[in-house]
Amino acid sequence: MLEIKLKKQLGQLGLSVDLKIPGKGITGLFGLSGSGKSSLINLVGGLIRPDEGFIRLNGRTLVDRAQKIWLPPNLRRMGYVFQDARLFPHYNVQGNLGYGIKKFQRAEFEHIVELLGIGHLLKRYPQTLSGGEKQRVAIGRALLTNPEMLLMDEPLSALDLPRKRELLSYLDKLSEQINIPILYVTHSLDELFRLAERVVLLDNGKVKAFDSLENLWQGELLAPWKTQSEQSAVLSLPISTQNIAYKMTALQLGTQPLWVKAVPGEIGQKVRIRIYSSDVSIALNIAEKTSIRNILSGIISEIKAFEDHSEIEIRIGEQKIWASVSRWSCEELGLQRGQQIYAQIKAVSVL
Ligand SMILES: Nc1ncnc2c1ncn2[C@@H]1O[C@H](COP(=O)(O)OP(=O)(O)OP(=O)(O)O)[C@@H](O)[C@H]1O
Repeated sequence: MLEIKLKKQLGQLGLSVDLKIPGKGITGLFGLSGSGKSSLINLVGGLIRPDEGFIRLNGRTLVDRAQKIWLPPNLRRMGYVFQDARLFPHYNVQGNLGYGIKKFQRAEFEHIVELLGIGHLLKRYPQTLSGGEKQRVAIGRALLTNPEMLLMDEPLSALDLPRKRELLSYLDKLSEQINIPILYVTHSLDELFRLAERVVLLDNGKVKAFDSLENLWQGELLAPWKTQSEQSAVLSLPISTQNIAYKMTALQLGTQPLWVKAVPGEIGQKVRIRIYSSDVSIALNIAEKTSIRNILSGIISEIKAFEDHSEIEIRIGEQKIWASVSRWSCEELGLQRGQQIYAQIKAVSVL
């Protein structure tokens, strides 16, 4: 666990944070530009000193102003990955990874090199690598310091979209295979959806929320980042059935199955999905012959009327999804709160 309780004045910004971050999975640090995300990660990494308070990692004090304890960055056992890879230009990849300089377990070195797909790059120099390749080397270098935690400050932001996607898939693998908690600063909701288990929402130096992404997405705090066309539900649902013949997976939504394209995984394993309101329509009766696989019974829990359409919140078990319905259809069907309806779900994206 990472315990942070500190204050730091940075120009006009008063950073004041009291957090206990679990020692596993990826925690996203999210917030507007200038809210203090990078400063917080720099305080954890030891690049800045707090004015008061302490930081402890797995019970080990990294800094404590009252007790006059200060561990410099190199003794904190934190792996750091910045926006730019910051590799040494005069070393090849192998040298940048510290090979031949530090002592590694050979198996560990090979595992990390394989995980990040950089085996074929070992003899190359940084100036011959793409941005994504450089970042993979930087991540490898951080992991090979045997850290207790990985700090990543917008590691994808300097990359173009194809490289972002490529690196994201490596980060996915990393979080599954390497048992090191990651504190991940990002501006991007897409990255949060894809990677973060939980999110610290920073606002003007203060923690406005610390919750699972699913809970945060359901509330109002992320409203400034949502556009109307992006009205969607983000759910984390357990796998209930694997249909191998049709390459489909059923997730448990309340007591009903929600079918998605095959997702590898054990029964009970949770899968994060996103359902856009524009992919959900409403019927009062269950259609007999339809190609739509997912028709789920639910109750209307809220109706938000806009000029030309309504966003209908539907409760299914404990979960909520949204349907976008034209005003005309809304009136014709006489939709109202508390009504039992059928949600016809045309598409589900697995995140
Ligand atoms: N050493 C400093 N002296 C004065 N002000 C500082 C100092 N370091 C940071 N700040 C200010 O603190 C605020 C928070 O900066 P920080 O880089 O932590 O924000 P951020 O949320 O990471 O922003 P971005 O998303 O733009 O990277 C900014 O307004 C910045 O100008």
